[in-house]
Amino acid sequence: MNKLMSCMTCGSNVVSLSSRSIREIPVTRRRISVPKALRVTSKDGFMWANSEDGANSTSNYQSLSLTPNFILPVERRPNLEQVYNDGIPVIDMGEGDTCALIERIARASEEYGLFLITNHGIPRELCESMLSAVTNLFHLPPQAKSVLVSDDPTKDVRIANHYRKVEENGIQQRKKFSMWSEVFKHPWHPTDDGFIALLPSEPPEYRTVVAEYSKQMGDLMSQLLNLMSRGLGLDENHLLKVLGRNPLCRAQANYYPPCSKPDLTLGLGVHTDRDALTVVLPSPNVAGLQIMKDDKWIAVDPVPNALVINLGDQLQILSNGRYKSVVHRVVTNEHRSRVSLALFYGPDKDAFIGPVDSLIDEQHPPAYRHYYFREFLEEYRNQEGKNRKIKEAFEI
Ligand SMILES: O=C(O)CCC(=O)C(=O)O
Ligand SMILES: [Fe+2]
Repeated sequence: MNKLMSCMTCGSNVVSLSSRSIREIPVTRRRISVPKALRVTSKDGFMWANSEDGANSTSNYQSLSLTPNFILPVERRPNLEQVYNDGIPVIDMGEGDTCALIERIARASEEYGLFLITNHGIPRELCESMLSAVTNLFHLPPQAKSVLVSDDPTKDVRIANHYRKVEENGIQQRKKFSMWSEVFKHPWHPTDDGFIALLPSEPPEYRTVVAEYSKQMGDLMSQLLNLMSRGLGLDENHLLKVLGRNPLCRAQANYYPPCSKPDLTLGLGVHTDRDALTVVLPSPNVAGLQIMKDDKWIAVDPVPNALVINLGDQLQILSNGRYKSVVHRVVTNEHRSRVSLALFYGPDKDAFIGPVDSLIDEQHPPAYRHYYFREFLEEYRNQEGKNRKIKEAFEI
């Protein structure tokens, strides 16, 4: 079993792999490494995305300096000494007994809002190629990358840098803090590959790999949503039907460069996912994702060939609070970069969302009002840059 260890110097999380795990992933490790020649050209996107200060003057991701815009106020910094690393459910999807599988998924969705799945049917080679394409995208030469960099939230395909605006004691104006990551956002779709034409032609493999990955991920998400429906005592296709015929499908690739001071910043700030379901494909050997449970931060250790299943706000609302939309963050690593690809599956903009009737009774009154999903998106946009609390705006 992999072990999460704290780095002696800074307390950052480093995953130590057992000899068995190392033998299991040699191809992955080889394929996601990027030639040095590409690596040295790549910091500019990171710099442009944080161009307010423009203070990063070093020449690659490996040696980016932690300029003041990344240093979070003390109360927002991760306390890396107080992170636990046990209990995250790992569910074998190849489990023969469907009832047992439904039960396990329901329990993990209720208690954690996040679990790992193994034997999920997405070929290991496809996952490796996907992560490799993501890594290559973030290491594109500046000319190719610059056209993708944008802070315009209405652009569907772009490289950006997440930030938080924090009100400082007594100071009215909010100060902007950047996250130690770059993200590449684009649409995806399980059955209609029209989105592929919107994607950059570099790196050349990105389009073909993501087309295949999306198809297979669509099947997996349908399977998960069906099992989750049954776990709530609903018809198998209930959740998929409520989410609608034109689901909002967004992808976000994340790149977290090594960071000299992981205790001062975050790769991604504390958040819940806005949509219904997220499947994250993470780097196989670098920890970073952490979830909040019972007021404690728990590290989600990488497990070989596992995918991370993350329940979003819409599932919490539809299930009337029975399933949890997991609060999570990503911490940085002093020595290793990390990549991940999150595929989000959200409702049709016209879907009418609210607690399912059969989950409401005297003991469980409706916790949220009904809304059209486009209202939720509007609220999401209004809370841009803040510590988003969107579903709270729909609480009864
Ligand atoms: O990098 C990760 O493991 C998680 C990414 C994430 O939370 C997100 O993209 O919303
Ligand atoms: Fe997330």
